[in-house]
Amino acid sequence: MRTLRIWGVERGDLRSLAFAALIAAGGELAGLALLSTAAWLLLRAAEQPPIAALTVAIVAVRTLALLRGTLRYAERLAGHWVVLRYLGSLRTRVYESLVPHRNQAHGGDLLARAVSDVDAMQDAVLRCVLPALVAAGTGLVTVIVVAFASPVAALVLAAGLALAGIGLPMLSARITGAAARDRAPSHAELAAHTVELVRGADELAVFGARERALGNANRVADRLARQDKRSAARVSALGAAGMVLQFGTALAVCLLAADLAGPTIAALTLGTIGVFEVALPLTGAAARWAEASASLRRVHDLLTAPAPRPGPRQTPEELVRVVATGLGVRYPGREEHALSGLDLDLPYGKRIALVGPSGSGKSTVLHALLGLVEPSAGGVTVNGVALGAFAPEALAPVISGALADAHVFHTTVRENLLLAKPSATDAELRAACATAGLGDWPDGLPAGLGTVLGADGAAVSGGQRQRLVLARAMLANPQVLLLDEPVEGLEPATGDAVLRSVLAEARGTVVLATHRLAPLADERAFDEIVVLDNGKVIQRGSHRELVNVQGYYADRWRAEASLVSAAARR
Ligand SMILES: Nc1ncnc2c1ncn2[C@@H]1O[C@H](COP(=O)(O)OP(=O)(O)OP(=O)(O)O)[C@@H](O)[C@H]1O
Repeated sequence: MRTLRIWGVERGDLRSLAFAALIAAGGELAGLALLSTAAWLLLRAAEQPPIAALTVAIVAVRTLALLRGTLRYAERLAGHWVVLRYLGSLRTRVYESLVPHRNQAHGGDLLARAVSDVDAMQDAVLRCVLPALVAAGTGLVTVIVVAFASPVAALVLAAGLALAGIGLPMLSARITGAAARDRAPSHAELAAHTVELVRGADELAVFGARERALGNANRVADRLARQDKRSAARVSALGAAGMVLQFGTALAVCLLAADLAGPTIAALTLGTIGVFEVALPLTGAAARWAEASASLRRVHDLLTAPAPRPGPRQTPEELVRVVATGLGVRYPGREEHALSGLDLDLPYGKRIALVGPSGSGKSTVLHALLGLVEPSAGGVTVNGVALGAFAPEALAPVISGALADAHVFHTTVRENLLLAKPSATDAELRAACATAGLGDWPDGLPAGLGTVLGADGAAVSGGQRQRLVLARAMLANPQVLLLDEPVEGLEPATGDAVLRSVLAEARGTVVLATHRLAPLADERAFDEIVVLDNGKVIQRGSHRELVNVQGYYADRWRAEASLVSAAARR
């Protein structure tokens, strides 16, 4: 009962499914009766009895032929009606349970997978559950009818049907399940190769590596084809075993009923062959069920995932203090922690810079402060309330910023900016662009702010795209502004000037992840500099404190200063 509740199956759905199965079983039984009666009629007619002895059978054949067609049509209607009605309500429940995951980095993938998982359920009910119910009903009635003519033949028929309808499908499910598990890594590998071939087509062509990449993808595709062929051969062998079972049982029934009249033997034998036609497709249905079971498990997990605690929906009114305590992050599939044991205290207005070599965890800190990655240890609080307890829309005006991989939408410059502040006037949009170092760039575009950017901002340069993301962050004007290398790629002097104007416009707390140290030399600009390496804090303090202590920061500062003076000498 609990399982049915989880799946949202109502009593009405079960009744409709049973009704559809009943109609379908009726259709199959009508087909079997037609086959047997026709066989009986042919053989009896060969004995040339008076026509009156055949009248009932003749009428029965006509009636059964009509009944079979009508019931099959009704079964299609009833089966699809119940499944589509049930899936309608299931879809709503699945999408509702997806809502809390909408902020996940791969939320789009999650949605796409949920859509195909729910579709797989339709297949599972129509092509697995319904045929199994129909086969069980048809088999049972046939065995009972045969038992009236010959109880021993009925026993043999029951045993044959159990093997064909239960034994073979179980074997088939086991073979397909094992094959799907074996194939999963190859599937993932092929998908990764395909994505690289498509997304990296230009680079592969430029470096002459296309043939090699194609070869790698083809090797995986061949391996996958071999695995598919192996499991298909095994399932086909089961199909062949089913046919041997079908004709073996029919022969046994024929021999066991040998002392009955010829037409009855023919009716029983053909009926036996016919009822196997209902049971044998279950071998294929079980294989389908095994393939769909991963989808069913995922939908089940989604439906049973604990609902997130209802957090404050209101944006904190007062000025916020963000605190990270013992913050650790480990990405799925990674052994080592991307971040560990980070403590940050960010009262409103504090400005800190995160510095460190590439891969040291700077972006991970920003993602964790935005709640985009799940901490593996410790956590982040906003005014003492866990970050995860807030509804995302409540936090948006409080903490946001410009991330390195921020998306630029395939729409106009205006729409891209209005995302941050829907009520902004064109003058505000232009001001944000100017602060982000774009100057009067929008006015120089073919249609000004109305110019449509390509997919993921393909129609603008990388630097312009980055500054557009920065302008969007400035327009949002959050209490806590997170900036990930906001001016990387700009000529250093211009970049420093843009950063200065961004810091001057920012109203509250700022967390800046940066490689460039020159802007940090201004002691008034940053209260603290945190140096990360391998996800751990290795130094923290003001610029003056850090340059005087041996270590990454002092070394980098000297290297940067010598580059600057060399450039000045030139
Ligand atoms: N989505 C992810 N999945 C798995 N590992 C990740 C993911 N994002 C980052 N990492 C790993 O986490 C570590 C920290 O990465 P992060 O991007 O935070 O470093 P970073 O200091 O910002 O680097 P950079 O200066 O190059 O941007 C790296 O080892 C990186 O490979």
